[in-house]
Amino acid sequence: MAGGKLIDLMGITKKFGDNVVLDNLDLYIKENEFLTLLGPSGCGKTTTLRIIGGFENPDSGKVIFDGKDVTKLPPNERPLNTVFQKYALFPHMSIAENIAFGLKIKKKSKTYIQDKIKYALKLVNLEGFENRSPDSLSGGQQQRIAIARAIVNEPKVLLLDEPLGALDLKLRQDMQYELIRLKNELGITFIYVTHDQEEALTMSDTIVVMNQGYIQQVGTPEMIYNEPKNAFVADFIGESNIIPSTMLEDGLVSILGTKFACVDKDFGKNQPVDVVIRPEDIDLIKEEESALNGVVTSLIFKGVHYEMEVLAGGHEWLVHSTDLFPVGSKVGIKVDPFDIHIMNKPQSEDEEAATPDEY
Ligand SMILES: Nc1ncnc2c1ncn2[C@@H]1O[C@H](COP(=O)(O)OP(=O)(O)OP(=O)(O)O)[C@@H](O)[C@H]1O
Repeated sequence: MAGGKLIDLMGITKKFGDNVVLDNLDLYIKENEFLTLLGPSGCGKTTTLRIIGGFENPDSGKVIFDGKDVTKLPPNERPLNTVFQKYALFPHMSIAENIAFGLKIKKKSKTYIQDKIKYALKLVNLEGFENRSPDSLSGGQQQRIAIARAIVNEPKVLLLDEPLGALDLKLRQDMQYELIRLKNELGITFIYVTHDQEEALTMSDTIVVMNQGYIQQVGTPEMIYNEPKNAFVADFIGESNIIPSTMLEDGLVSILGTKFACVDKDFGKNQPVDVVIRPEDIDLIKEEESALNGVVTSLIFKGVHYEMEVLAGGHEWLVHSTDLFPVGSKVGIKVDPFDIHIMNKPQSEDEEAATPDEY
């Protein structure tokens, strides 16, 4: 489990020319945490990681590491190592030489280096690969070597920038479990960048959802999935129905002109809101049992469930159900009050951005 605060990003702003990539970003990362920066392309994930690693200087703000201001320190003076998407192994060196590279620069003894190589290869399940050349290894194996090369330096933090991005789906999934195991065995902090929400949900203790240089939400995978803070997060993490609606009073919302019971409070009377409902939280029932009726307009078999579109109240609802309703079926829509998530409509980015203290 994650421990105390290890890294504190305080008011980080970063511009490239006129492009404000990060705007007054606050975030802390705990010891032994698997924290993932998640968001669409260009939202500032890699820039955040590079600022933590010391590869990029912020225009303003501070990076605090273990209580010490490291904002001005170069990467090699920070207690961390980075693994990039491209493995960047030295092609002319053996695997052992690749792993030993950083340790030789630090002038470690031969026995120390040999022990470390053995230990690291065992950790990444590639024992006996010492004398192989990088080009004789698969993409997944090369990425494991890149990780082995990073961990022999005993970093407190491993920064991983889309390390599985170049691998095919099956290998990526296997490597996700490998990374979780590795992190638990090493007992260090992993900061991971991805735009793949499934990868983030699978591996992370904490997910930081970013958009356009702002943090949208920080929380556990369960919190991010089940209680998205706004429509952007709901839409980015899994599939959702996002429907402009009106809050009538506490516990009652009008969705497409039909009244639904809900549990959310603290919204104004007749306040316009966005309602978010996950496709798996919609029950299709008999027309006469529901006040909101519609017709199934499409149907796809997905293995574990059927994916349907239902036109009801002028809205195309996405529904996942284990029961089959053929196209043309007339159905009623039913949603448990606990599964109706009500969100303020987005206003300015500043108001939307969450600080870590809120989770
Ligand atoms: N060195 C640079 N010079 C100019 N602009 C840059 C530089 N690095 C990043 N940017 C810009 O900053 C923005 C954020 O880039 P960043 O790489 O942090 O995004 P990202 O969320 O990691 O995206 P991706 O998933 O595509 O890598 C982008 O608009 C990018 O073009």
